[in-house]
Amino acid sequence: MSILEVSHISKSFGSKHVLSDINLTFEENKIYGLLGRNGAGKSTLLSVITDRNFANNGEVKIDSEDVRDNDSKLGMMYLMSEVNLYSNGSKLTQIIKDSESLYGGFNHELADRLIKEFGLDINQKFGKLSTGYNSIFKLILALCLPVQFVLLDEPVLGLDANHRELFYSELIQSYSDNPRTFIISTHLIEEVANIISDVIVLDQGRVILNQPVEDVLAKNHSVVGPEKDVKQYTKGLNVIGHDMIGNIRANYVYGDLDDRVLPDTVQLSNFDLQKLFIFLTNQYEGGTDNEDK
Ligand SMILES: Nc1ncnc2c1ncn2[C@@H]1O[C@H](COP(=O)(O)OP(=O)(O)OP(=O)(O)O)[C@@H](O)[C@H]1O
Repeated sequence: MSILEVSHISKSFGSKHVLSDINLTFEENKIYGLLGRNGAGKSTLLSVITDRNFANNGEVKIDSEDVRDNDSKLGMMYLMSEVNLYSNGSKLTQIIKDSESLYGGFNHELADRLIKEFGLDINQKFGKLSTGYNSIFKLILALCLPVQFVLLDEPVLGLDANHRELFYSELIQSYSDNPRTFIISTHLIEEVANIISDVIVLDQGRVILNQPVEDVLAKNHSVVGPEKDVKQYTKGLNVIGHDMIGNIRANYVYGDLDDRVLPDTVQLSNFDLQKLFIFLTNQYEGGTDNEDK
């Protein structure tokens, strides 16, 4: 049972604070969605976790051991990202061989199937791959190397819709055949919403949400009805956004509803992860729709 712990990580580039006191625990066999707007610090965090980038403060540990310069712990993680670790002149078959010896194993059976399903020409050189196939090749490495922690930074970059669907279904299959921990950084929230078990939202270098998806969704309430009734019903609740269509108002509440009585004119339902993300990271100061306060 391995646990990855990120404690008090801060990172600046010059005077720009990119990560501020990040504390996260990644448990065994969970699939985490790492969400955040452009520039929120997701890639920087993943590169710090895998020791490709140095933090100014804090530490990253696997099973209580610092991962920095620690080959046995670093060998438990694979980061698939836009940054290319492989030289353009290397053949894909050679990269697989080198990775296999570096990580001490490779699931050739799965790789052969994925290569066929995605239509990847394995005899090419890395530098000749199109953007989509560059991602596909790195995804195959990520799924086939024997690591406990698979970190995917924008994994479906450049993949067409068919290949994205294929990837998500292969990810679920691979996870159920061989449960391990995945951290998936993505902007395609709707596409991963049914795959991830936990959601982490970074906003300007800080963690603003870190919860099981189930718990998050249970706290998302949309309250729809005549404006006056909706405002009255949601008074004092954590309203994080609203919409108006004519006289009908939707207030979006994040949090528990107390036992207040729901008027007949007002309807309650749940809203999705993407809408929550937009409200939490949008213009509402501190995630609260101040107009309703
Ligand atoms: N090597 C670097 N030197 C200077 N600034 C950097 C460097 N790497 C990242 N940054 C800055 O750090 C901030 C966070 O970047 P990062 O790539 O981690 O964000 P992100 O959440 O992954 O964004 P995106 O979703 O757009 O890929 C950005 O403002 C970026 O310009």
